Amino acid sequence: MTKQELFEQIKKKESFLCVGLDTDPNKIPAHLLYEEDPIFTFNKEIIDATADLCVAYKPNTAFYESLGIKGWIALGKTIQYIKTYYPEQFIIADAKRGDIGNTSAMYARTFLDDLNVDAVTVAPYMGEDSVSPFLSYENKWVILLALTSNKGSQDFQLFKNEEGQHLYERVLEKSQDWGNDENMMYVVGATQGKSFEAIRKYVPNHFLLVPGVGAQGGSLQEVCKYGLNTQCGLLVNSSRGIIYADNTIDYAEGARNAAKTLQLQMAKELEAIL
Ligand SMILES: O=C(O)c1cc(=O)[nH]c(=O)n1[C@@H]1O[C@H](COP(=O)(O)O)[C@@H](O)[C@H]1O
Repeated sequence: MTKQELFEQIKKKESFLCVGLDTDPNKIPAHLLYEEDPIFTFNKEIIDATADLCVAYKPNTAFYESLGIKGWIALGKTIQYIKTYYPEQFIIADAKRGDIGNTSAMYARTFLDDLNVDAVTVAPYMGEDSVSPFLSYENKWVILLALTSNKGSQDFQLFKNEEGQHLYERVLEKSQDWGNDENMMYVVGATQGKSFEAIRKYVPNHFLLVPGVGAQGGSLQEVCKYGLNTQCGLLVNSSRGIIYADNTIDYAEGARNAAKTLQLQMAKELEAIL
């Protein structure tokens, strides 16, 4: 999917919501455990209940890989379901990969060719040759970790060099030699508030994937205040806050209501740029 196509979806749906499919067998309603593939059944219901309110889905691969072969099958079926019934959706494999070049090439093939998602999250730590194999696929995206939502983001990402530049700012600057705003996005946690102002100085036109609203306490209003650009430039993710909003038999309706609440707030924020 191109950047323009993504923006068209955002305008059409008045939403820049990404629903995180972090599906944990210990958290899904108990009656689903009798199904042949509980994870896929759960995801399917969540997707059907939210697809008109969001523009992206982000399965975090850890939740699937932890279940072995069954998990990979559920992930593959989930991606295929979205591609068949909701082809306008942007699909992100949140895998946080990155290794020496020939190994990264295999990870890239796994996600961008075999599973055929639109984007994969990649760690920048090993540098250019670990990231560039992911950039060799047309109309696919690398989403590079920049300033993450967790407490540990302070350990390395906020380290300053002699010129006073943070490590995450160096990532934003240097990685623009490798990709551009048509094939690269950056992860910035919703919990990072005012830092979006500094980030937009480096990447005024790029899309940012912003996890951390909902369960992690980030503020959508603050993210929008400092992060919105003329083509929106934000994909805001919520996983637990949506998919586990209700853990009864009515879980899909609960997810829809939680997604709707965020979509309505997003529609209001978009008035500033549309
Ligand atoms: O790359 C990510 O998506 C990510 C980066 C980050 O800085 N923080 C972060 O929470 N995430 C992911 O975003 C999702 C957040 O989930 P919730 O906190 O349940 O909304 C999880 O899949 C995390 O792994």
